[in-house]
Amino acid sequence: MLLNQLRYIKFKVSFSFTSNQQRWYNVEKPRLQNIKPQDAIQKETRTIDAPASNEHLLGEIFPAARIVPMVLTNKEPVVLSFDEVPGPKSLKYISKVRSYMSEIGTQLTASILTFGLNIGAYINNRKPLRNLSILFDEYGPVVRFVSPVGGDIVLINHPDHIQKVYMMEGDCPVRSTLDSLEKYRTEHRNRVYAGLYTVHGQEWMRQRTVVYNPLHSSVTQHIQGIDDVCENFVQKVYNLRNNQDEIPKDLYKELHKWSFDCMGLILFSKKFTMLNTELVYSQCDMSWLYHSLEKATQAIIKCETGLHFWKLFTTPAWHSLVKYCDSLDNLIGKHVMEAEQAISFKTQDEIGKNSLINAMLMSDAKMNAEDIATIIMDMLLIGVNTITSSMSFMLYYLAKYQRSQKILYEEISKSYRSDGSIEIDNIKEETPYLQACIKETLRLVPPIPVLTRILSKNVTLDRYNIPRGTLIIMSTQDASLKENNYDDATKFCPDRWLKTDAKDYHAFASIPFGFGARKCIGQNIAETMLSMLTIRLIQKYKLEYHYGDIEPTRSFIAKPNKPLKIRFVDRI
Ligand code: HEM
Repeated sequence: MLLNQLRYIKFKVSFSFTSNQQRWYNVEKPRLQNIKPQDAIQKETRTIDAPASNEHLLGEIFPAARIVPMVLTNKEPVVLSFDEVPGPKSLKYISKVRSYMSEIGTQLTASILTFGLNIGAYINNRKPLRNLSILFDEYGPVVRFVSPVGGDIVLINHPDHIQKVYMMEGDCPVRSTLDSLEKYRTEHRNRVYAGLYTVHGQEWMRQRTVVYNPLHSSVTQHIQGIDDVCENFVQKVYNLRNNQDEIPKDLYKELHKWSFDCMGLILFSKKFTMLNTELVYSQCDMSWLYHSLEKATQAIIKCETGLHFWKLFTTPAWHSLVKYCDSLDNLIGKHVMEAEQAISFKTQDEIGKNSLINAMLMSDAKMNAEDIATIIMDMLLIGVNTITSSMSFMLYYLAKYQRSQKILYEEISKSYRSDGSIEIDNIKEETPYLQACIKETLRLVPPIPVLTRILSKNVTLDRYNIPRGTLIIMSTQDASLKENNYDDATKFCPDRWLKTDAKDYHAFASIPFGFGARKCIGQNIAETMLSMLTIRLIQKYKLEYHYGDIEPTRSFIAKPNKPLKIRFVDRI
């Protein structure tokens, strides 16, 4: 889909940029704004309206003409042309750009550009640069990549600019998708419409409308089941601990199984019990589903972050992606078709209305089994991996920051008994510190570190006119780790969210779930699951960590870069 969009972008060759001395970027601390995302809409209507009309005056100037900086009036800002946006000169820096690909990862979908740049890096054999922030340090908050073969990409990290892009995104925003998954669906499966994450336009709106309410009722419906899975995880930790109270097995993998079991209840209304299954290669559907999910995730990461040769011929990673996505598709499709058959034999009253799949099958939108299976597959792929990532980092930070863990333990002990059930209705009000810990974890390590949009209109960012059709990559992780936006930005400090001046943080400095019409559909699910497992673990164990610092990997969903050797010490 994105590629189709990009094909409309006019072919453009540009090898040069203005010198860095002409940079206009604004490095001052962003204006602290007393706004919440919802207030931002109103505020933005006031503040962005004026520049928007200037943009209109500038007209449809794509491709932008090379113009001299234009002074509109004495007071109005100078608007510079797109050609003035600083960035690496394409040929000179071609290998540097390649090295950013693993960080920008899957979001960069201009395939020709990607391929060209990959070749450049391969030939030059340059070492990858550390991260995107180097680019911003070098060029400022608006950085443009010019491909020798066309297709423009602009990187931003300033909360004001991120806010501006979100505010003008319209009713059906378009993000860049996962090329490999999109190719798999359109070419291999002959699907016209991809899943919720990758589809666009009216079809996206239809899918989102159908899935939204049933998804949220499904969480409420299965809350007791989710609590049971959390208890099961706590017990498994108890059984697996060694003499040092650590899990000799891979803790990340155990968390992954926990997340899979919870999502099994929410998406399929089924008890998957993967936590109790050691042999994942056994012939039952559930363990194949789990195994395929793991393998498909690995294959997608490989295809998206490595050289994109799979676009030309069958590489081992592409082979694996097709094999395991086929397996996921078939197994999920089987569940959906069983539900469809069951419905046809039942009366309206007998049909379980609380199952997500049933609700989608019976919706007025008349979704077919194939569409539903694709939506479920997207939610499984994104949901299980993002939640596992966040839970891993949350445990790591709590184990490392003992003071925060102590405050959290006191809060939990006041509200919940270890032998009682967890009422989720008021969970957010009763556990403000826990919610602050979740927020802080997601600020430090947003599982999806960059977000993307394809501009539907021209926009002015930091005095540069950016034309519609440009792929904007918003490095939200970079924004949330900037000292300009948060004091002691790299420290885990949940208290910051509870201080009276917390409302002064820029509403777009940390947006782990995105914003607007295409905001994450699973935020409530994620916060509920993270809260419930943390409550159960902290009630029973004191967490400790005695090894080197753990960082997130730079793949399309961040993971810990080292084994999670957390100690689970019994509370007396
Ligand atoms: C900590 C956990 C999670 C994080 C941090 C997260 C983050 C995100 C982000 C950043 C986006 C893109 C938003 C944008 O482009 O503005 C997104 C989209 C999405 N997420 Fe999540 N997510 C999480 C959990 C989940 C779960 C549990 C599910 C499944 C129920 C899920 C399903 C989706 C879907 C389907 C989309 C695409 C929505 C659309 O395009 O309309 N996510 N998520």
